[in-house]
Amino acid sequence: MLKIINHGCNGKMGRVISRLVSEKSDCKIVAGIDKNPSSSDFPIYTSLKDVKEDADVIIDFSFHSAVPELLKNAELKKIPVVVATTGLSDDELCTLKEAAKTIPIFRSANMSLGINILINLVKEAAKILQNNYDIEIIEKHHNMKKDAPSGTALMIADAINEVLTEKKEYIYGRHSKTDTRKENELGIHAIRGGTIVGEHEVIFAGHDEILTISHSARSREIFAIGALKAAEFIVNQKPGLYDMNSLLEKG
Ligand SMILES: NC(=O)C1=CN([C@@H]2O[C@H](COP(=O)(O)OP(=O)(O)OC[C@H]3O[C@@H](n4cnc5c(N)ncnc54)[C@H](O)[C@@H]3O)[C@@H](O)[C@H]2O)C=CC1
Ligand SMILES: O=C(O)C1=N[C@H](C(=O)O)C[C@H](O)C1
Repeated sequence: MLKIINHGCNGKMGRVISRLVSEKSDCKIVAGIDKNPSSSDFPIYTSLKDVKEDADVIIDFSFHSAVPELLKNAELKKIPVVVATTGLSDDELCTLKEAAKTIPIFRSANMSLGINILINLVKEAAKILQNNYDIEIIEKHHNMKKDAPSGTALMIADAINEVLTEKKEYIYGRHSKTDTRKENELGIHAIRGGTIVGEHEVIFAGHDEILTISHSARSREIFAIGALKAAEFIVNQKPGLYDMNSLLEKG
C-alpha cells in the first residue's frame, strides 16, 4: 500500500489526485497539505512539518513559492517528492536541485504521456528543419492559471534548444516589437480562457509550408495518472532528480 501525502490537496489537481486514489486499492492518501484547509476524509495540515502520519511519497500540485519549504521538510523527513507544480523561479529550481542530493525528486511540468511523446517528435522535427523553418509555441489554458507561459511550453522550448546547433532566444509575445522576426527567435505565446485544460502547439513555419505538432489535454485525469505512476516509480529510487524520460525508459 503506497502511502501518499497530497500537497495542494484542495486545488483543482489535488482534488483529482484524491479522487483517483480513492478508486484504487494499492494506495491511499494519508494526509493532505493546503494553505486553505477544509474538511476531508484524511487529515489536512498547512505544512509538512506538522504532518504526523507516516508516508512513502508526496505528490505536489500547489504553487511555486510553496515548493522550497515543502522540499526542506521532505529532506528532514526523508520522503521522496513528485513535483508537478510549474512556474518555479531560478532560485526555487536551485533549491530543488540541492534537495535532490538528499532525497529522490521526480519533476515534470507535464505528467501526461502524450506531451512527452510530443517532445520526442518535436526534437526530431527541429533537428531536420532547424535551418529553414521558424519555430513558435502556442499554449492555451483555463482562466484560473497563474503562471505564463506554461511550464510545458518552456519544457518544449528547452527540449528544442537542446538539439539545435544554434540555440534560439525565447521571445514571449511580440507586443511593442517594431522589427521583423529574427532567425534566432523562438516565439512562446500564452492564451488564457474559460476551462481549457491545456493545449500545446509547436509550429514549424517554412516557405509555403507549415508543420504543426500539437497536444490537447481533455481532462486533468491524464496529469493525475502520470503523477501517480511517477509516485510509484520514485519510491524505489536513490536520491537524485528524475523526469518523464526516466519513467518512459523503465517502460
Ligand atoms: N505537471 C503537470 O502535469 C501539471 C501541473 N500543474 C501545475 O500544478 C499547480 C497547481 O495547479 P492547480 O491544481 O490547477 O492549481 P490550484 O490553484 O487549483 O491549486 C493549488 C492548491 O495549492 C494550494 N497552495 C498554494 N500555496 C500553498 C502553500 N504555500 N502551501 C500549501 N498549499 C498551497 C492552494 O490553496 C490550492 O488549493 C500549478 O503550478 C499548475 O501549473 C497543473 C496540471 C498539470
Ligand atoms: O495549470 C495547469 O492547468 C497546467 N499546467 C501545466 C503547465 O504549466 O504546463 C501542465 C498542464 O498543461 C496544465
